[in-house]
Amino acid sequence: MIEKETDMTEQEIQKLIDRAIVAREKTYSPYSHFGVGAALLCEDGAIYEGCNIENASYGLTNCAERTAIFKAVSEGRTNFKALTVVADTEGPCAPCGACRQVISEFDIPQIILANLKGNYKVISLDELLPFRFGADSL
Ligand SMILES: O=c1ccn([C@H]2C[C@H](O)[C@@H](CO)O2)c(=O)[nH]1
Ligand SMILES: [Zn+2]
Repeated sequence: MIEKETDMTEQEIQKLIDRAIVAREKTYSPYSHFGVGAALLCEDGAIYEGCNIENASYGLTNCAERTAIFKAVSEGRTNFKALTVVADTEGPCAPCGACRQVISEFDIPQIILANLKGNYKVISLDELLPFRFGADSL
């Protein structure tokens, strides 16, 4: 399954998915045993990786997507081109609600949902989080 509506080439997409797969290897998920990886492509070409980081106090878990975004923002980057999320799921892995809100904050235009079997799907922010709450809602 490969579905896309994007200005990225197949090669660029695959590179980002590969980086997310590498990032997933760093997962700290001793409770769920569900590893997730993310890779965030900045406008300037830099790529930030992230994995999920769990905690014995489960609710403090940080998802892979937010790890990647927070790493990038903490280093001064706020303009992004695409974000990939990957896990060992049946179909392409979808970000949770909290991550969708954080992705929306930074207007990431293309979100690549992928799995380890080579399935991926590129979706827009509107598809990921319709009717979203943002700065213009305040
Ligand atoms: O968008 C998501 C959804 C879940 N997880 C992680 C959190 C937790 O460690 C594990 C199971 O929920 O997957 C992510 O990294 N990203
Ligand atoms: Zn999440």
